[in-house]
Formats: sequence, structure tokens, C-alpha cells
Amino acid sequence: MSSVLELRNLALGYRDLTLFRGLSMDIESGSTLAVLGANGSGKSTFVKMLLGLIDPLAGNLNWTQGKPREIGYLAQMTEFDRRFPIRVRDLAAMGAWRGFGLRRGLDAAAQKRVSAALDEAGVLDIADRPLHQLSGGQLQRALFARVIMQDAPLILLDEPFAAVDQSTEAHLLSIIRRWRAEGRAVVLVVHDLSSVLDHCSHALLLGGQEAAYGTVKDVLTPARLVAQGYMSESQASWMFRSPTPMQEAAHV
Ligand SMILES: Nc1ncnc2c1ncn2[C@@H]1O[C@H](COP(=O)(O)OP(=O)(O)OP(=O)(O)O)[C@@H](O)[C@H]1O
Repeated sequence: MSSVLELRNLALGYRDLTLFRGLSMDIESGSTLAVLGANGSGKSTFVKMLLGLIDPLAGNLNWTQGKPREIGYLAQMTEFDRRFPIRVRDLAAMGAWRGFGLRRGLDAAAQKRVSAALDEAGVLDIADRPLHQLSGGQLQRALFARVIMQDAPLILLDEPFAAVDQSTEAHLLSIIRRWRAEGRAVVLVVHDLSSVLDHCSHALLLGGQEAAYGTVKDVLTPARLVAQGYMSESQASWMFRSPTPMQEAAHV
């Protein structure tokens, strides 16, 4: 499998704080990487480093596809100011501005792509609504439409399922599956382990001054999750016992 980005011997942190050292990994085309870890373990710092907002303390990033930092980025919804005076359609179109330029505006073909992106995200019927009239789930769908328009080889989603209901989550996951099938690499920062176990191929677990990378099955073991401070021993034994309480309840 080809990679979109190679990280080599990376150390990350700030002047007086090293979060981890020695991380080497490839972010592969067609993979879905979950980045998770306890509060303060460095997830946001990792995102900022990918976006080029901070430099690693040591190591290299090699961009092997597209232009360096060609990233489709979804910020945490809490960081988005929905008083921004634009409509849903304009928000999605902003994703294509890199290709078309602000002055020229979008041509007819691009407008068509915007409509298709809004349709795929399930917000075409509210394309002319201003953002302040949207529910949280509708805004997240509109922001997904913008990422669709970015058409990038690497897609970085920060907490994409926070504050969305189950059916919206399922819809957004279908878009992520399409990106993956197209050979894009998708990186998701997540807090909730259950969405990772079902939908991600790889995991980067941060915490305890370590960064553990590998397949979900290899990295997200109860022992490692406890050792890196993600959960307590009793939480791990509850979470990984089989069958789960919900499965048991379903058989009652
Ligand atoms: N600009 C900064 N200068 C110095 N230290 C920082 C800076 N930004 C974050 N930190 C520290 O780096 C560590 C990692 O922070 P980061 O925000 O990356 O964690 P996180 O995993 O995203 O946390 P959370 O789950 O709580 O959002 C924390 O101890 C934080 O206090």
C-alpha cells in the first residue's frame, strides 16, 4: 500500500514539555487512522503539527503524494463560529477556493460539484440557509461537504462525531468509507473508543510519554490502554469482557 505521509523519528512537544519521541509511521492511502489518548496526551499538538502550525521537536515529515500539507481539514465544531454570515452552499464552496481562487469565483462545473457535495452530505435541501440557523448535526454535515470539496489525498477530522446523533454519525461514516475506497488517507481524532474499534484500520495511541502506532487490533489492547493512561484497569476489563452488557441484554 502506498503512503501519503511518512513520519520519521518524530518527537513532539513544546519548549519545556516532550510529549513523545521516536515515532516512525506511514499514513497510508486507503487507511483510516484513529488518533486517541487521554486528555493532555498530545492529540491537538499532533493535529497542529500535521497542519504545519507547529514544528516537531525532532524528526521529519515526508509528503509522498499531492503537495506538502494538502489536507482536507475538519476542525472541532466547538471552534467554529457559526455567526459567520454565510450560507451552507458558500461554506461548502470555500473548500474549493484553493483550486479556483477567491477573485474568479466558481465556474458552472464547480457549482455542480458543490451541489453534489451538499447532496452527499445530506444538506442540499438547506443549501441557502445561513449557518446560524443550523442544528449541530446539520452544521457538521455542511462542514463535511466543505471537506469533500477540498478533494485532498489526506483528510484530517478532529472529533467528527462529537455532538452528532447516531444516524448523522452513520451518514458521515459512509462518506469516510467512500474516501477510503478512493485511496485517500483519513485521520480521525476521537475520544470514544467504540467508534474506533468498528471503523478504523490503524490507531495512534498517545499518552504516558509514548506514541504507539499499528493496526487497531495490535495497538488498542487493554494492557496498553491502561499503561498509556487512557482508561483504568477496571474500565478496561469491563470494556473488553465478552459478551458486552448490551449483547447480553439483547438476548434476555
Ligand atoms: N502552546 C503550548 N505551549 C506549551 N504547552 C502546551 C501548549 N499547547 C498545549 N500544551 C500542553 O501540551 C500537552 C498536550 O496538549 P494537547 O492539547 O495536544 O492534548 P490533547 O490530547 O489534545 O488534550 P485534550 O484531550 O484535553 O484536548 C498538554 O499538557 C498541554 O498543556
